[in-house]
Amino acid sequence: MAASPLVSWAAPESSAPAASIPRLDLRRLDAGPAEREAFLAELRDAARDVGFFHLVGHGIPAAEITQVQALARRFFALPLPEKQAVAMVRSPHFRGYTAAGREITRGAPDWREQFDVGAEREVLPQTAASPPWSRLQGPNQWPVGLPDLRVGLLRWQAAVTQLGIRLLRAFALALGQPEDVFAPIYQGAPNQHIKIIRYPGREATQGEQGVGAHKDSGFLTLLVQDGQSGLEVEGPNGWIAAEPVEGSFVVNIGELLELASNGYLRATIHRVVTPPAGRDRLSVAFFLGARHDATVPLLALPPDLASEARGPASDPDNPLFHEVGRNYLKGRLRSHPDVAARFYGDLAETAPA
Ligand SMILES: O=C(O)CCC(=O)C(=O)O
Ligand SMILES: [Fe+2]
Repeated sequence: MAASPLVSWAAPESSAPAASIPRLDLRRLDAGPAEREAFLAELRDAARDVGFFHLVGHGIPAAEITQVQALARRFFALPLPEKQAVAMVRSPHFRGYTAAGREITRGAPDWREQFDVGAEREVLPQTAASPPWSRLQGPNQWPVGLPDLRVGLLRWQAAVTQLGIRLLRAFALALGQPEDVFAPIYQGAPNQHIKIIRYPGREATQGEQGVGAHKDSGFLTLLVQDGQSGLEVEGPNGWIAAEPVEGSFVVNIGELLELASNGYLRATIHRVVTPPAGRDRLSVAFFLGARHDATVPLLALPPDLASEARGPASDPDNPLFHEVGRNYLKGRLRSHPDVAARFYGDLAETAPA
């Protein structure tokens, strides 16, 4: 079967196509050898069939989830000038606030406002020989009127990084690899990208694209959504709703795992549809990626898995790069043309088409 570049979902021949998002309980990973094996098999199937799952039993207390959601609400409730004072267009590191309609996916505006935070690291010295992705590293911007945000989001970043790495180690086992096979490409400086997001209701937007169809670029995304639906995942017969499950994370596979597994796992395409008039939707996304200076290895899969690997998707509109920094920067430049023009205008990638 010829793979179509945009409809990249393909079910393994042996199993029926999934029509809903599976639910996995992480406590089974530490519940003895038999439970562990069963969990790893389910993890592998969920990640391969649909590429998305609801994670429960993850160990992050409900109170911490509620707290980070409340903080995000407080940020979005700040007066617009306070949010504009930390606008992303001021940051070569793609950190800060983006107003609804300013971010672009598949050439169209996304009707969501958002605030992006990364790891707090020093700016890297720049020379003529520095790779462009080295400009991504640097400080965050923080609103002066909400000092709790810095404390709360950096604490959240540490907690979800730990959870993400635990899951990544489980994925390594599920792919027949040593548990720490990915450590050499994330240790020391994993890419830790938080995005708090508010999708205004239809009365306040000029369309229904909350965020357009896309793949995430990292290893894994761990996302908390509130009670408002809208997240949809590409399935074999159309879009599957990822309905909210209280206390859970929505987890999905990013391009790095697709590349490393030679397409055995797929970074599933997903989107968010704008909420109905009078409602809004809040989500807190965390994208766990590798170090910018790393190269994604091609894992030697066991023969039974290797025979089912489909190769990474070849979408001319979204080439996947094994060089981590290059792959990540690709997505950032495309989503934020204003930042691209201001700080990356010297790159061929940002030249007007
Ligand atoms: O808000 C959501 O539920 C999904 C967000 C998303 O897919 C993204 O920001 O990459
Ligand atoms: Fe996404």
